[in-house]
Amino acid sequence: MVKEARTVEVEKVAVIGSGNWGTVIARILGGNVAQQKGFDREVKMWVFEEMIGDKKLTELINEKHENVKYLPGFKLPNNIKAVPDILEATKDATVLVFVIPHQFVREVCDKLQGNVHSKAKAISLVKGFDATETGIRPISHVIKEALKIPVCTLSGANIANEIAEEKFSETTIGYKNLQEGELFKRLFETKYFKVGIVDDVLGVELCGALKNVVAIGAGIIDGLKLGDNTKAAIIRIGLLEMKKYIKMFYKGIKDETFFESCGIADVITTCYGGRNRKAAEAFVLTGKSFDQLEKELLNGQKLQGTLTAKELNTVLKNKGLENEFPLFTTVYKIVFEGLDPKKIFDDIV
Ligand SMILES: NC(=O)C1=CN([C@@H]2O[C@H](COP(=O)(O)OP(=O)(O)OC[C@H]3O[C@@H](n4cnc5c(N)ncnc54)[C@H](O)[C@@H]3O)[C@@H](O)[C@H]2O)C=CC1
Ligand SMILES: O=C(CO)COP(=O)(O)O
Repeated sequence: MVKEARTVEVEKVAVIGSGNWGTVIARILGGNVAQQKGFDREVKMWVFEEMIGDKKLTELINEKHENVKYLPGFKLPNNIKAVPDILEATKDATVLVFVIPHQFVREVCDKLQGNVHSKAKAISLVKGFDATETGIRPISHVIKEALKIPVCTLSGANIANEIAEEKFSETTIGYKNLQEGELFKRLFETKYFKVGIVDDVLGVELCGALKNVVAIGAGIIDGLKLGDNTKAAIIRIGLLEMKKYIKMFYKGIKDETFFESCGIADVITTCYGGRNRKAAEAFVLTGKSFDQLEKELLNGQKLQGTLTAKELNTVLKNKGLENEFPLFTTVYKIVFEGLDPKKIFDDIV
C-alpha cells in the first residue's frame, strides 16, 4: 500500500543547524517560502548558541541578518529567525531540515523525541553516520526511529560558499514517497541550485557520508604534491569502494544514484574544494594533528571525514573486511595510526 504523504495546507519549515551549509540552506529556504504558495513565511533556524565577543550568535544573526561566524558576508532574508532553543525552533514545524555535523544528530533527536508535529516530515542534509557501540547507522534511520516520521535525504556536489555566491550547482534528493520528494524539490530548488530527485533515500545519503573519507585521501595526495592523474586515481578507487560498501551492507540501492550529483559529482568537488581535502593537505605539509588543524583552519566548522574514517574502520575491522577496502583502511591508518602518508598506495596497487 502506498502511504499518503504528510502534506498539510501550509507547511512550516524549521532548519536544524546553522553552520556553513546550514546557513546557506536557510537562506535558500527563506527566499523560497516567501515566493511559493503553501508555506508559512517564517523559517526558524536552530542555532547552537555561542558567544561572539560579548554577544550571543542568535542575537547577532537576528540583528544583522547575517551569520557573522559561519557565513560572513552574505545577508539572510528577514524571514529567517535564529532561535537557540531547539524545541522553540521546531514548535509547530511540519518540515524539519536536519543540517548539523553527524556527531550531534542523536543528541538533538533525543531532545526532539515526542515533541514534533503529528504531520512532520524530515529531510536530512547530514553527511556522516551515527556511530554506536555495535556499528554505524544511517542518519536518516536515527531520525526516523527517534521521531517516528518519514525522512528524505539531500546530498550533492555542494560546497556551501559557492552556493552562497549563487554559482550554479546540482543536488540530489532521495525520497521514498514521490509526493514528498516533489514537495522538497519545490522547497529547495532555485535557478542556481538544481534539484534532481531519485527513489533512493539511502543511496543519496550514504554517498555523502563516505565521500568525506575519499576526500581525506585526495588531500593527502595534494600534500604529497602528486599530480592530477594521481588525484583522479584516488577519486576512481574511492568511488568504487563507496559503491562496494554501500551495496554490501544495504539493500535496494540503485546503480544510477552513483551518477547523480550525490555520487560522482560530490566526490569530485569535495576532493578539489572541500574542507576535508584542505585539512588533509595541511596534515601532510605541517605534521599537525587534525584536531589542531580543524581549530586553526575552520573557525568552528567541523571536519566529518576523519571521524567517519574511524567509525567505518571499526566496522571493517570487526567484520574482517579491511583488505577489501584498501583506500578506506589506509586513510584510517594514516590519520589515526601514524602510517606514513607516502605509503598511501602500498596496499591499493
Ligand atoms: N559546508 C559545506 O560545504 C557542506 C556541508 N555539508 C554537511 O552538512 C552538515 C552540517 O555542516 P555545516 O552546516 O557546514 O556545519 P559547520 O561544520 O560549518 O559548523 C559546525 C556547526 O556545528 C555546531 N555545533 C558545535 N557544537 C555543537 C553541538 N554540541 N551540538 C550541535 N551543534 C553543534 C556549530 O554551532 C556549527 O553550527 C555536515 O554533515 C556536513 O558534512 C553538506 C554539504 C556541504
Ligand atoms: O560536502 C561537501 C561538498 O559537497 C563539503 O565537503 P567538506 O565538508 O569537505 O567541505
